[in-house]
Amino acid sequence: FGEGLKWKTNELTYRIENYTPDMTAAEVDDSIEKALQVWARVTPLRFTRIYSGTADIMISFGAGSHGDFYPFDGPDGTLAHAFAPSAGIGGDAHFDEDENFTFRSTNGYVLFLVAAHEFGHSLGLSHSSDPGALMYPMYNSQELLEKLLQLSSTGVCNI
Ligand SMILES: COc1ccc(S(=O)(=O)[C@H](CC(=O)O)C(F)F)cc1
Ligand SMILES: [Ca+2]
Ligand SMILES: [Zn+2]
Ligand SMILES: [Zn+2]
Repeated sequence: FGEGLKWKTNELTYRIENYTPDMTAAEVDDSIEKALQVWARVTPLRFTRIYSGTADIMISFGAGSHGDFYPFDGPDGTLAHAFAPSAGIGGDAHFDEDENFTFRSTNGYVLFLVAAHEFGHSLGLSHSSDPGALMYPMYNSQELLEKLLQLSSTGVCNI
C-alpha cells in the first residue's frame, strides 16, 4: 500500500463514513478515537473528526469488492486494509464487514486493535517483525489488547 510516504501536516482529519451492525455507533466511535489516540501519543499528530466532506482518513466498513482494487475476502483472512498517506484514497482505512468486530470481548476481532494497526498504515508505517508489536501483521488479540489498554492509560508502550 505504498508505505514510506509521510503526511505533510500534523493536523489530520478523519471521518467515519458508515457503521458496522456488529457494534453500537458509540462503541465504533470510541474504538476509532482510542485507536487514533494511541498514535497521537507517540507522534506529534492531532486528529480532528469531521462529519461531512473528505477527511484525510476516511473510515468505512465494506465487504467483498467495495470500491477499490483490493476486494475483501469474506470472514477471517484480511480483516481490514489502509492506504499510506497521499491525496484521495491515501490514509483511508477500510474494514471487512464480513468480520465480527467487537468492542472489548474476545469473540470476534477487537475493532480498537484492528483500527490501531490500520491507522499505523495510514500514517505510513509498514509491518514490524516483532510479534509483540502493534504493526506485526498477525492479529493476536490478548497481548495486544493489554498492551494498548496499558498505553491508553499510562501513555507508555513499545509499539
Ligand atoms: C492487529 O491489527 C491487525 C492485524 C492484522 C490485520 S490483517 O490480517 O487484515 C492484515 C492486513 C494489514 O496488514 O493491514 C493482513 F495482512 F491481511 C489487520 C489488523
Ligand atoms: Ca476478511
Ligand atoms: Zn478497501
Ligand atoms: Zn498491516
